[in-house]
Amino acid sequence: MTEQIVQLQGITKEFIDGGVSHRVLDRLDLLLTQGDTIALTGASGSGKSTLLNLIAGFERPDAGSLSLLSEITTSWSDNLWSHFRRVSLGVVFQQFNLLTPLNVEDNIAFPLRLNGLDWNSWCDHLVDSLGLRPLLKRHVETLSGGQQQRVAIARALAHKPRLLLADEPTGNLDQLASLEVMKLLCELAAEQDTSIIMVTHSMECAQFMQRRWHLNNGQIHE
Ligand SMILES: Nc1ncnc2c1ncn2[C@@H]1O[C@H](COP(=O)(O)OP(=O)(O)OP(=O)(O)O)[C@@H](O)[C@H]1O
Repeated sequence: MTEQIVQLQGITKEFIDGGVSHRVLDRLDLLLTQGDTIALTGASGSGKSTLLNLIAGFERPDAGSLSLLSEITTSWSDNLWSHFRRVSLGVVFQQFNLLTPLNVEDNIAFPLRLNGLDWNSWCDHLVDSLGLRPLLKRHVETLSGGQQQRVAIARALAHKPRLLLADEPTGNLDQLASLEVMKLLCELAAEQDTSIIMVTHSMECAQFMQRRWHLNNGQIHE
């Protein structure tokens, strides 16, 4: 049976700005099942990052219910949210957000250590597929943007998460590096049936995903 990875029902999120309430997500419904890959588009300020932050548990909805891996999260404690993020979630950011005191190998091993896991054949496969083998002992701040984003992808997938959230993962890369990063990201995620929600402003990058969600006026249009 295909598993439900993310389900939002009637999700509303408002922020107070200058004493005025501003509704960013408006009774939003959506369903993401195992292996689904989504390009999330929408104008600046339409709520894309807010949606990712809700799914990662960094924001709480004002109304509605959010289920992750078929469990309703409404009563999850901070510990359960941390467990979900550590075990089931991988994240890739525009700014790479690598651990700069560490080398490439230690960055990739970081989520494994958090989960009490050792380096394994999947990590070797990630490293080889992403062309990182010659760079393993290099400090990440000495790498190019494209190389750093490939490390970020390996780190995000090392613990075989069920869901990958990517916020403009190619926003800092030139066109050639963007396309290469997108291709590798999709291929490697597909190998573990990892679902992806990727925020992008690039139609070229959106083409790599199976589905499109466009966020407008607090609603998703597919
Ligand atoms: N913590 C917050 N407090 C107040 N307002 C917020 C907060 N977070 C987001 N907002 C507001 O919510 C709206 C949506 O912001 P969000 O960052 O989700 O948009 P976005 O679609 O990701 O934009 P961009 O493409 O520019 O990154 C914006 O008007 C923003 O100012």
